[in-house]
Amino acid sequence: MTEQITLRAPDDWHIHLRDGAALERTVPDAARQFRRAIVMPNLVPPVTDAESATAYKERICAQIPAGTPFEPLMVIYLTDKTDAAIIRQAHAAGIIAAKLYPAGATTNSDSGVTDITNIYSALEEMQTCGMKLLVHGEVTTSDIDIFDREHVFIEKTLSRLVDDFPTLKVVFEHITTAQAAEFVQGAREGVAATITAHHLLYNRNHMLVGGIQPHFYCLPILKRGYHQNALIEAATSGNPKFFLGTDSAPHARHKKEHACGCAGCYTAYSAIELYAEVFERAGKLDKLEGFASEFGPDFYELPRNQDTITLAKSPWTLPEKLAMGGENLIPLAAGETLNWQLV
Ligand SMILES: NC(=O)N[C@@H](CC(=O)O)C(=O)O
Ligand SMILES: [Zn+2]
Ligand SMILES: [Zn+2]
Repeated sequence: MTEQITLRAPDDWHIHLRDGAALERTVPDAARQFRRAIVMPNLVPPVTDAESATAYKERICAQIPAGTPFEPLMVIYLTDKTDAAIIRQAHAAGIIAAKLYPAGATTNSDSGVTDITNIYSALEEMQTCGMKLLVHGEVTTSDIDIFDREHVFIEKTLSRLVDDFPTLKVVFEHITTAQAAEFVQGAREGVAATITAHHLLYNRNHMLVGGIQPHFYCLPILKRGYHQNALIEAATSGNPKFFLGTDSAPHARHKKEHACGCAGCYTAYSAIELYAEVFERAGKLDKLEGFASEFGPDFYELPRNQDTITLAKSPWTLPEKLAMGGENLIPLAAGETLNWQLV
């Protein structure tokens, strides 16, 4: 008989669904395996308040396949102009978090925050009402090497932020370094991190040896194998401060395979199977359920899902390409064989 594992149904605590025709691709892919997903607000223009987040949620919900349980959890994008009133309205409208993009750090972050002290009144209000802060943790100054931007952000910004707002719940999103894993392990209660499948499966050699591989290009950028190993250790440790966030971020093929290619890996098509691969290789399949399905809702103070999913050890090959709004989209690990498949 085929080997199988059954888990409490998982959620994705960091995903990019985009907008318009892309939603026909991204929403069903996410809903295939996840019951809830935290939807990133870096649209053009960004989702900066309750009204735009509520309208965006409706556009997402219109693409949920009939009969599939899926709930998008909405987030607003912090700008230099976000004040306490915007936070209060967002909280009242059921927005569970706000996202800090340092201006210029990543895709569609031009409207992001130029100086963290500009949002101190917003952070104060978030701490009071219990809204979570999600952080793209990289410095952006040109003197800092791209491979060092995350760990310098911890020293320059994040450690002070978690001290200045001692009860604010903070998620250090898509961590990529040993320093970030160590920081979160040692941080106060209420500080957690998401980890992507691609940062667990790959390191910078996969992206740069034997020809440049644009489909591995994402931000924060893939680091050395040493950092990859530290992330695997953290994700499979059973420490509830680390949980699943795919950072699945679709960009059409022609925008990835370009002289100035976009950052982002599309993993939503097969995310849970990619994570299963990592946990199996580490000999820690028993730790997948906590990471994928329990620690996230516990952190967000939401109920754990009550239903289950089953993965079978039945090798299958990922498609070479997918369609997204009339364009081609290359899923991460396109054409590769995965051991585990969602039943
Ligand atoms: N991770 C990425 O490389 N890209 C994300 C933005 C982000 O999460 O930083 C995107 O929106 O494309
Ligand atoms: Zn990011
Ligand atoms: Zn992201």
